[in-house]
Amino acid sequence: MTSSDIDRYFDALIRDIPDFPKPGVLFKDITPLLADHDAFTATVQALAAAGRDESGATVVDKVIGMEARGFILAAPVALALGVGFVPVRKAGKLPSATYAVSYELEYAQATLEMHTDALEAGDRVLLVDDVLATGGTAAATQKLVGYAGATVQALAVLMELSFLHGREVLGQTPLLALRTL
Ligand SMILES: O=P(O)(O)OC[C@H]1O[C@H](OP(=O)(O)OP(=O)(O)O)[C@H](O)[C@@H]1O
Ligand SMILES: Nc1ncnc2[nH]cnc12
Repeated sequence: MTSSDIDRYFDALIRDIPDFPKPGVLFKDITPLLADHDAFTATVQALAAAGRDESGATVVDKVIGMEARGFILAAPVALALGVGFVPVRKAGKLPSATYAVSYELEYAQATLEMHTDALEAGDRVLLVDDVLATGGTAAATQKLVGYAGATVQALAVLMELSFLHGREVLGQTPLLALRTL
């Protein structure tokens, strides 16, 4: 699989929806890509590279997905890397004790939570999501990982909306963006 294959899939299968969920937002809809087995497989494999070293060995202990679209991508990435999956969820959804962080995103305000026993101190974690926009979601998740004494090894996303400067709130965390807009 080459980056031009990914480019072709993205060109054909990610669609722009104007004014969703609010006027002025150009929403990047990945549902056609998810519905295409070959494109979905190639995308998961490309994201999983962020959790491997040059020899192909897995260098993370867990993969985190951020609700909801992050779940769809992060769970198969975790399986591809041979490690477990941890959900970071919107407020009030996780049943056991949680850490919580509130944050702003391109079109809303929200709180994210993670179970306090989901990670072990010292764990190396790969974050996976579909879009990096303002970086609010990723930064809040980084804080949750820090509360658990674990470290974020990298963030892997399908798309970086660079005009929203999300990269700047990530600090030193390496970013793999399969496409930068
Ligand atoms: O960089 P940011 O400005 O934080 O934006 C990116 C986040 O926004 C979207 O999630 P959303 O909260 O819309 O939730 P959903 O996945 O449940 O649709 C997207 O899936 C990312 O998680
Ligand atoms: N423009 C956008 N399209 C899809 N998901 C998003 N998350 C934040 N901004 C987004």
